[in-house]
Amino acid sequence: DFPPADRGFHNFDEMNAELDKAVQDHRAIAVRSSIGRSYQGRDIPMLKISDNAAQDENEPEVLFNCNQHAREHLTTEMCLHIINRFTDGYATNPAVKSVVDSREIWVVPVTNPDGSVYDVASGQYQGWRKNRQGSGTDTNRNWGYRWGCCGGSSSNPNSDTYRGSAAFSAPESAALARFVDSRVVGGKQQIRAHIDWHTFSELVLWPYGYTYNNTAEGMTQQEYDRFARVGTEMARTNGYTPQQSSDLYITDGSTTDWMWGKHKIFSFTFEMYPSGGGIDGFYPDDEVIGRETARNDAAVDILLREAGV
Ligand SMILES: NS(=O)(=O)N[C@@H](CCC(=O)O)C(=O)O
Ligand SMILES: [Zn+2]
Repeated sequence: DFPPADRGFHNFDEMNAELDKAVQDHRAIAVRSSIGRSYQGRDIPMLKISDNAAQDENEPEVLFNCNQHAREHLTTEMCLHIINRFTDGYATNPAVKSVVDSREIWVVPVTNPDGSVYDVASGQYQGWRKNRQGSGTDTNRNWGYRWGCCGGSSSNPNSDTYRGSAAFSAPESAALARFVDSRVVGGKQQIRAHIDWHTFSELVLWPYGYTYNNTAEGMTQQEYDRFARVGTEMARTNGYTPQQSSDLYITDGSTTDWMWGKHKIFSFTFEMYPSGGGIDGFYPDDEVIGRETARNDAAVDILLREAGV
C-alpha cells in the first residue's frame, strides 16, 4: 500500500471500490465493465458514464485512460476525479448534466494494474514505470502504429522504454486497443476524442511523437493546426505547456500516435503536476490531489466539446 503519509492516493482495491460506489450511487448513468486482464491476471476495469448508460446511444464518445505508467499514481486520481465530477455532479450541475446527456464517456483509471500495485506493494515506492511482463514492457511504446520505427523506444528488455517483443505484446495495451477497435460501429469509430494521462512536467502533447515533422502520412496541415489550436486552448486553462509530442522527445509505438494514426481519434497526452523535479516528481504529496485534478476540469470540458465538432 502507499506510505502512511500518502494514503490519500487510491490503491488498486480502493480504486475498484470507488468504481463500485459510483455505480451503486448512480446506476442510471454509470456502468462498470472490463477491457480485459493484465499480464498477471488482474482485471482492468472501465466505467461508462452517460444517460441510459446501459444502451449504446448515437452520441459522440470520449475515452480517458490513466496510470499506464505504474509510478504515475496522480493520474489514477485524475480519472477518479473525472468519474466523481460527472456522476456526482449530474443531479446538481446543469452543465455537467448536459455533457453526460450528450456524450458517452469511457474511463479506465488503471491501465497498468500489475505495475501500479508493484510500485507500492512494499510500502516503499519502487519508481517502477512498465508492466510486470518479464523485465517489463513500456506499454506506451508497445502500440502498433509505427511500432519501433524511429528510435523512440528500446529493444533492450531492461530499458525503461522497452517496446516489447512485438506490437501489442503487452496484454494491457492490447486490451485497450481491442476495446477501441470494438468501437468501430457501422464502419465508423464512435470514439471522437481521447486523453492518455501521465505525469509529470505539466504538458499538453499531441501527435505525432514518432517524427519531428508537423505533417506526415495521416496528418494534414489542417489536422495539425486543429491539434495545436485546441491543445493551446486547453493549456491556457491549466497552465501546462502545449506542444507536439516529439518536441519533448521522439517516441514510437505511443498510445496517441495509434489513436490518431489508426482511428483518427482526436488524442492527447497530458503530463500532469509537477512541472519538474527528479524521481520524486512522480510522488507528490497527497495534499495536492484535489487541486491538481480539478486544475484540468476546463481542459476536459474543452475536449468533451470538441468530440461533438
Ligand atoms: N509520462 S512520461 O513517460 O514521463 N512521458 C511520456 C511522454 C509520452 C509522449 O511523448 O507521447 C512517455 O515517455 O511515454
Ligand atoms: Zn508516463
